[in-house]
Amino acid sequence: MDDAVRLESLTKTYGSGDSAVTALRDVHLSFPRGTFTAVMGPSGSGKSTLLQCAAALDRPTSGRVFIDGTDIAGLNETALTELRRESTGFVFQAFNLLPSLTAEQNVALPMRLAGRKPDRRTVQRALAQVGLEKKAGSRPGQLSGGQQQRVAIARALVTRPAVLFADEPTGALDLTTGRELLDMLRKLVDSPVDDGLATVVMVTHDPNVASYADRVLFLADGGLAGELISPTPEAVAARMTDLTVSR
Ligand SMILES: Nc1ncnc2c1ncn2[C@@H]1O[C@H](COP(=O)(O)OP(=O)(O)OP(=O)(O)O)[C@@H](O)[C@H]1O
Repeated sequence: MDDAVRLESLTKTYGSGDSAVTALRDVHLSFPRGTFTAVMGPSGSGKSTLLQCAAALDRPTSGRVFIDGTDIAGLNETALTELRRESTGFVFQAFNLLPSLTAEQNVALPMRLAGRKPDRRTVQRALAQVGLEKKAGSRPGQLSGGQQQRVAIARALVTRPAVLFADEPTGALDLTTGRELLDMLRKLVDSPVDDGLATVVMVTHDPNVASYADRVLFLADGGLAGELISPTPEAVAARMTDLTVSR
């Protein structure tokens, strides 16, 4: 199967009765391996919900989610946790590193959580993928924001996931550092290390950030509202304006 993630008729409703909110309705979507997709849309359009469901951090109300070819509906909580740990990586706007641990120890965390002894070579390789092999012994407080986010990406890559999800990964970085990080994500997709990561799904509000992707998906009111292939910042901004005005 060529899709890192596939969503079939995905619907997600929060709450019930009068207070029910349908955050996603009947979304069909796939994220092919080796692609970099940005997800955009007005506030409340369902971007975070889409990411949460696609990363198996939350279960859909109806519809199916396939991650790395596995239908998550058939998995119990233990199997789901394992799939999440082995097949997905997640990077947030706030880097979410543990301040008392070195870069190397932070990157090794997913292995420890899985009950495995961290393999030093694997950790070193993940740090090298983000250009930080020389900072293995540094704690987050000794690193710049951009370097901290790279450590977070190395941590997300260490299990060699089928897909890396990123929620506003450059939101806390200055322009230049943000661009460097996006160049790095681009490179991870374009030139994966042996059978390393090749698929990125990123939520952003910024047309410049989205233009690093191969494809931009637009959401509006919980539904798909089009896509742009090989996006330019101008084309993304124009589409976003249309979506916001037509609401
Ligand atoms: N846990 C929740 N309980 C109830 N409603 C929720 C919950 N999470 C999200 N929603 C609602 O679902 C809809 C989609 O929210 P979501 O956070 O996915 O949108 P978003 O596009 O990521 O928004 P933003 O850009 O503001 O982060 C919104 O109407 C939101 O209020």
